[in-house]
Amino acid sequence: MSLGCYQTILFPTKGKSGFSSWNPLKNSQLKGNKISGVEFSNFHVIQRRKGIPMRLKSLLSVDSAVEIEGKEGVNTGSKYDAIVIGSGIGGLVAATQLAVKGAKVLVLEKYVIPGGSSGYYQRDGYTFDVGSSVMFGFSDKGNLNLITQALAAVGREMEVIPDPTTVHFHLPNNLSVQVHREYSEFINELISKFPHEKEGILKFYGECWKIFNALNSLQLKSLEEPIYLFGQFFQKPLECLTLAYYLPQNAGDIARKYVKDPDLLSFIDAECFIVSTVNALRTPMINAGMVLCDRHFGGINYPVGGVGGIAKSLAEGLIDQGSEILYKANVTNIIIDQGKAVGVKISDGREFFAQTTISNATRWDTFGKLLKAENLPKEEENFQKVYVKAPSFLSIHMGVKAGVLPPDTDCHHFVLEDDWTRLEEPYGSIFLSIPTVLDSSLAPKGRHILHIFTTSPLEDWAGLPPKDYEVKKELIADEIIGRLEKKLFPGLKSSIVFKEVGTPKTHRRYLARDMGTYGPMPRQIPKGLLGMPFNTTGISGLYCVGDSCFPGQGVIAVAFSGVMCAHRVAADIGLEKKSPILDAALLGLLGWLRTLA
Ligand SMILES: NC(=O)c1ccc[n+]([C@@H]2O[C@H](COP(=O)([O-])OP(=O)(O)OC[C@H]3O[C@@H](n4cnc5c(N)ncnc54)[C@H](O)[C@@H]3O)[C@@H](O)[C@H]2O)c1
Ligand SMILES: CC(C)=CCC/C(C)=C/C=C/C(C)=C/C=C/C(C)=C/C=C/C=C(C)/C=C/C=C(C)/C=C/C=C(\C)CCC=C(C)C
Repeated sequence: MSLGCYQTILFPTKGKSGFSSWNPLKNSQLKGNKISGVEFSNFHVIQRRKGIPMRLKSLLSVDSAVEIEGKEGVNTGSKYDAIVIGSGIGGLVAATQLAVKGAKVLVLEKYVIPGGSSGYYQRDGYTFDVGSSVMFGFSDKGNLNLITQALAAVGREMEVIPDPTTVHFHLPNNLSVQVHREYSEFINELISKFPHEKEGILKFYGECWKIFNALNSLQLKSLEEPIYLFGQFFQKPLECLTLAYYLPQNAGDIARKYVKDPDLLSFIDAECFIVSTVNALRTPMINAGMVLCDRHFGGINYPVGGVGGIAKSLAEGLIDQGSEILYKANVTNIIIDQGKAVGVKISDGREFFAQTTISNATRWDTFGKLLKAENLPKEEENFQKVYVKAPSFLSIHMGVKAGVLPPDTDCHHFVLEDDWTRLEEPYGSIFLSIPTVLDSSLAPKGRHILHIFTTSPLEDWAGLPPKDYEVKKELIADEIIGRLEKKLFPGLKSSIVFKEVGTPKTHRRYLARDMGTYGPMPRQIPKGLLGMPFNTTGISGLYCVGDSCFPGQGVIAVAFSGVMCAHRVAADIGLEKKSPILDAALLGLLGWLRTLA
């Protein structure tokens, strides 16, 4: 890029009135490495295209001043309304929602493509999903189809393939349950396995529907924005009170009100474990209600071409809206000035500035790495008391000869063979997705993709010499594949034509998640969703989005967090209505409620 078409402007890093009122300096003010007597190190060095207003074109910082121009006394303000750190689905939804509201957004992504855990990679003719292939929120009805809505907001639509079975459970005591798309088929199958618990089953899943119907009736926006929240209470009082009632409750307690059979309670644990990595007693009832019903209401739908297409489409839509995304941009610091987040610094030294900064990195990474430890607000201390990092996972992506799968094999499987107590143990439960059952274009002809994963802590992989690390990878992968061969697909091992194993170290590296964590999980029994922080943080101008925000893990959950975040940020930068008095009251109340968790 030629520097000739850019002008360089220096902004003081410290100023009385905050960044938005800082002035560019004139060339004549530059003397050696000093500007009007102030060392360079005290200035942000920013480049912009000549002749283009600051708010409309990309700002690039450079290492040294080449030319200094700019109208003295002009209030140029920050270039961007928001910088988003990371392009996971949480970050992209926040970015696109803000962009369609008229904000100028810059997304900075460490990796070479967007998506994070919902990204993809291609090898030998296979397109692999990095993370989950179980897609909620992709239907064409209701208010909870948040992925469909996020894409539509930026003029995108993806063709999807309805999945007839959300998941096929293979559990101890030879309990096999298929979660059919049709609710009545699923419930009848479950009742046929536990006829003595018919009433309990209907009551537990009935409560889930109460929550789902309440959620599905609301227009989902930021619960931290009082004008919207009170408006919803006014329009849908019963639904809001229902949600408020369930907010501090967990699925396991409600299941125990109706169900006594220990195997059925363990089945409900497995249902919850899939979406929260913890058992039902530690899974918020609102989240359980959401996923245990949406799979029947909107259904699980797989995007043609793979999950990675969602992030790609959102990123394209973002650019269509006049916003920007920069890859290989590893944010190393959030820049704080006078207690306010004003921008970020990336690993090559460039700095970018905006009115607001939104971090899609986990809260542990945001407050442990991107900010100095001394900046840890009280609110984050509370979060870290209530939530810990869930373990990471071991993933195996395989290409297999198609003949090894029996006809009518389901797309998603959950395997826990003999012992319920191993549900939450590392390597205890196995998740398996075979997306080529739905979309054969993801693999070469005559082949299927098997995407296998199981929880695994980083500690198991740390400090191993490279050779031992490779040997361990092969050993553990072989054991997991052996279990699937025994339980589901005889001859599996000899049908493998491609195999790649990822460990917690792989996930830490490529997803930039502390310890490669799968997401937050409650340290003890939580009070439902009460302790989960929303998007604002204790630092003015800094917001978080993604799975360490309300409502937690899950692609649709982080999409909701993106919608909420964009609404709150838009209100704070004047793109949506806001009432400072009500804001102070509600944010104070929510902060206090979280301390009760
Ligand atoms: N991990 C999995 O395999 C998996 C599987 C299924 C579903 N999911 C779901 O996806 C959800 C995660 O979505 P999300 O949006 O919260 O986050 P994410 O982890 O998917 O995405 C975060 C993005 O931010 C980027 N990033 C992080 N730190 C950065 C930095 N300092 N500079 C620049 N970029 C940086 C990462 O590269 C990544 O692209 C999880 O809750 C999980 O439920 C994950
Ligand atoms: C404030 C006050 C006081 C009150 C208020 C009240 C109210 C109004 C409230 C409201 C609320 C709301 C709106 C809420 C919401 C929520 C939501 C939306 C939620 C969601 C959730 C979701 C989720 C959780 C999801 C998840 C998912 C997942 C995780 C998935 C996963 C998957 C996988 C892992 C795969 C599997 C695989 C195999 C099996 C193979």
